[in-house]
Amino acid sequence: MLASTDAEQSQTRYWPHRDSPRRTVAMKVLIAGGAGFIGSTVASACLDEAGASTGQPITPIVLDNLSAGRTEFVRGRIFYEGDIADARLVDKIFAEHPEIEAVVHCAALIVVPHSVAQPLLYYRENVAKSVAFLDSVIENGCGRVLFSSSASVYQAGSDLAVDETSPIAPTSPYAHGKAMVEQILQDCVRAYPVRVIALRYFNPIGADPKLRTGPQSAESSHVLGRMVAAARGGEPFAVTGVDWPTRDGSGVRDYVHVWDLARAHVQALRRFDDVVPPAGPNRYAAINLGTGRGTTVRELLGAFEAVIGRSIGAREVPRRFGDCAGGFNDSVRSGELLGWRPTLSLTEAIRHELQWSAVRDGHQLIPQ
Ligand SMILES: O=c1ccn([C@@H]2O[C@H](COP(=O)(O)OP(=O)(O)O[C@H]3O[C@H](CO)[C@H](O)[C@H](O)[C@H]3O)[C@@H](O)[C@H]2O)c(=O)[nH]1
Repeated sequence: MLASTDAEQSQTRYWPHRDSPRRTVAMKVLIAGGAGFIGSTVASACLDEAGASTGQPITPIVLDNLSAGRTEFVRGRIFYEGDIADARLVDKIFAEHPEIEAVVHCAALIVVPHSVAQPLLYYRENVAKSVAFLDSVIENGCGRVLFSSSASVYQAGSDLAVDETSPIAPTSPYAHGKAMVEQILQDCVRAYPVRVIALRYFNPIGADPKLRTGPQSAESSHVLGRMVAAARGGEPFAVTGVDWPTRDGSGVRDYVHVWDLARAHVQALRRFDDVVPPAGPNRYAAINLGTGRGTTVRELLGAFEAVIGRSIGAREVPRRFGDCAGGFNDSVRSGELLGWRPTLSLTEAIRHELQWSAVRDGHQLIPQ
């Protein structure tokens, strides 16, 4: 437990040996939630992308309680099963891997309507446990944190475009929790020897193009997962809300391919000390990760049907609780600070998600 909030004292006591500004050996990164959809893809990108660009992969150390993650997603990787709030386990990981230079924190529950039904569960899992985890991370002298935040923290304007200066006004316990952890992190960088990049994801879809990982379950509540399920003869697809102030009444989202998203994490790890320099005044940076293109549910359905070559139809039902009209990224910060831009299209994301679901569940919806 951090005993003091006094910045000077904690700097002396905790100034981390893992915070050396430039490294000469391969980097190890602790990925909390690394057996989940995004975390496992980030781990793959650390191994492939970082190695391809520099010849030096980033070694992921995965921590996951497998509440949503899958053991298949950590096969062949350094893996610790357990909770982020388990301080003894986190201590053990750092003791066994003193080379860990950064933490990627993507352990969270992620279903917006579920968070409306179970707010205490979401605040406990996503906020309270993040506090415990950060305490352990800082106590162990790790001074770099990449946090998986969400574009759902924003209130979009009438044009639905958002950048990092847009008002923070969450509409669900899930999104409130993300905004709360960001606030906690901003307070932490002022008090402790830690620097943070919060990556505000728009809507990740698709799967690892090598089909190692993807959405864990066919029961996913996410819109593309519901389309895949409907195309297989499951529950018919429903557009949840057709009276939003958008061009066709359905919700707008900025769908970003999960592999592009994972590559952005590699860039953030590589450029961490340039984005938030150890000696600089800015120890916290928030960066949107989206394509800059808004897609309505009806447009996504059209793109999905074009890929599978047939119509799946759609019912129209009322808005989900906690939902919002949505938004799309209108910021160039990810390009400027991370040198990142998305490269994979909506069609490729749909295709990869379909191919992955065939691997996962043995259903073939498009020719391989
Ligand atoms: O069966 C469905 C499911 C969803 N939608 C609509 O599709 C859009 C996207 O919904 P998702 O559930 O796929 O995604 P959300 O934007 O609600 O939430 C997702 O994106 C957030 C970021 O904005 C967080 O990352 C969160 O974890 C993740 O669930 C919304 O307009 C929603 O109303 C439908 O029309 N039918």
